[in-house]
Amino acid sequence: MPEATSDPAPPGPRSAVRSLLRLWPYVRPIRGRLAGSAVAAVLASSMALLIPLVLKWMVDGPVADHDPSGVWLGGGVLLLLGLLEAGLFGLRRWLVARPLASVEASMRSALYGHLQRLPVAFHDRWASGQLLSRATMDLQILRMFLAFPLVFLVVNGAAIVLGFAILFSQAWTLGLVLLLPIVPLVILCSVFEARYSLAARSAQDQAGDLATVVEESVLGVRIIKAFGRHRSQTEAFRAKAHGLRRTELHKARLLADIWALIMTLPEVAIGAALILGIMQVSDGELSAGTLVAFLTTALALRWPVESLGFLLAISNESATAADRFFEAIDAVEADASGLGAQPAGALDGVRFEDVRFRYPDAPENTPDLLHGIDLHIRPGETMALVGATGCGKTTLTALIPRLHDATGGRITLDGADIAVLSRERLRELVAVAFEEPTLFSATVRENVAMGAGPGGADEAAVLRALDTAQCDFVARLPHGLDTQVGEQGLSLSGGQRQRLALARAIVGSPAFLVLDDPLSALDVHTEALVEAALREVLAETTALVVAHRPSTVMLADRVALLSEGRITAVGTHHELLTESAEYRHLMSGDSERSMAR
Ligand SMILES: Nc1ncnc2c1ncn2[C@@H]1O[C@H](COP(=O)(O)OP(=O)(O)OP(=O)(O)O)[C@@H](O)[C@H]1O
Repeated sequence: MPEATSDPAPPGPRSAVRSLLRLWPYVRPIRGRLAGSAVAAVLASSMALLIPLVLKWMVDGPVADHDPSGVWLGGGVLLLLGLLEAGLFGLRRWLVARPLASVEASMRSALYGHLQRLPVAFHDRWASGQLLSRATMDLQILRMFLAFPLVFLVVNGAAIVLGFAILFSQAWTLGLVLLLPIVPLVILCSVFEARYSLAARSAQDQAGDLATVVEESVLGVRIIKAFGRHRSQTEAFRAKAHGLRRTELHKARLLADIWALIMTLPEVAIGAALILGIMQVSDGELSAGTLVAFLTTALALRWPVESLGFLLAISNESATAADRFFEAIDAVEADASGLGAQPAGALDGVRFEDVRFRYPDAPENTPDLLHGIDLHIRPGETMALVGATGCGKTTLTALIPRLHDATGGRITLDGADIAVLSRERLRELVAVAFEEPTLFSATVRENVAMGAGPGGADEAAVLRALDTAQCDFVARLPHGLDTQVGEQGLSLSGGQRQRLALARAIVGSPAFLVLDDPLSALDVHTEALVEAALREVLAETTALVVAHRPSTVMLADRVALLSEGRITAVGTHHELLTESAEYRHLMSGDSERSMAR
């Protein structure tokens, strides 16, 4: 697997609010329900703030007047307020629970769809664990944020403003005492925010890296066991897990510090207000009922104030999750320019005209991997591509289906520049089979039929393709064509997987076929059988076949020799054997060994 980055946060100032505002397009469809849930929560909090006022009325009225019926009435009103508060909080949850699940699902679908459209170069750079953690963990954090902290930041903010208005209307001097800790709290919260967001970002990145290690260990379990690398792999995992643990502990410490301050300062202020209030009551400046109401309101405000630290922390984590989500979403999709263009209709085969290519991460001082490729594969012709290992054969074949985009020159299929063909059309025209075949967690039938594009292939076509690729082993599988293969299914041998991948490539009878050493894992007898059957298929298509062995070269009408980034010779196998010393060298036993992998 290529070295993949964990794509750290882009440099520059970051605003948590701006990051979260980017969620708006996804939240927009449920804005009504979200606003309704905020209103329900504000009303519920207001009920809690009304309770002290009823208490004040009870203490200064029926309790002071020894009026039991008034106390019963007050008790009834309190019960009603309590029930209303509970009912409104229930309504809030009901309003958002289901719609938020659909917001999460739509974001996940958007990310998945986007990842499918991103160029191979993107996937070369990004570790799969990072993408996995963005599509799962980060989106869960965002759903939680929309369900809870977002609404409660608004609701608790409103409750604090409303509560302080009530406190000031009761006793403004005591209200001022409670306001005193606000200034240091705001300063401390902004320091906390800056430090916590850094810690949250590195924890989420580390979780992605950890997922990558797990994924690689699971996929590469055979290699790990075969080379006895389980200890070093476990150590690598442990190091990453410890790193994540350290960051999570750092986050917990930051949270504990801010929480301690957020809880202590208001408590001290309430204590001071209580002492001052008692003095005012004893001086007759304040009624006992007002002091009870004041203190009950102040205590009712404890949760909205105390929750701020926790809400800020989740909001920060959510802003980081949004950043990570949009980093993937913002990656530029593969260029799909010229949508809808069709091949000119003239049968012209495949033409490479002064094609150049270099990988985006190639060192600056190195020449282009491919520079000035000129090659014409005639209609219906099979061209073998031969060259020393690492010279760029796979890269060159990957340019035809635009898995990579050429950095210069042009490639035409029957006269149409592939840069202006729509992706869909290109996929219809070109089929590929790679040396290292990937099968999906699906049945044999589905794996093969997917080669025929969205329309699929009928049973007869699948059977024909399996027959050509000599997949007689399929009949012996437990459920024949319906046997599950791939990661979740039955494991097949390398040669069996290669033959299924070949069947997938030819099932749609593509006009252009690109085969990257598709028979390398077969024994000589099976290879001969596949080649005999493949000749019939190749007779009807224009094909480029990467060949490492003379037997594969024999499938081709002509051979192109790739050397130092250029096509240095084209001709039949026998012509090249006579004309090209390099080709002779490559086809000789020595070179075959050097080419063998
Ligand atoms: N994704 C990538 N990013 C950067 N460099 C790459 C990438 N893939 C391949 N390369 C480099 O490009 C060069 C050509 O690789 P390529 O796989 O095309 O060679 P090849 O001729 O097919 O080799 P082989 O015969 O061994 O299959 C190699 O030096 C390789 O290291």
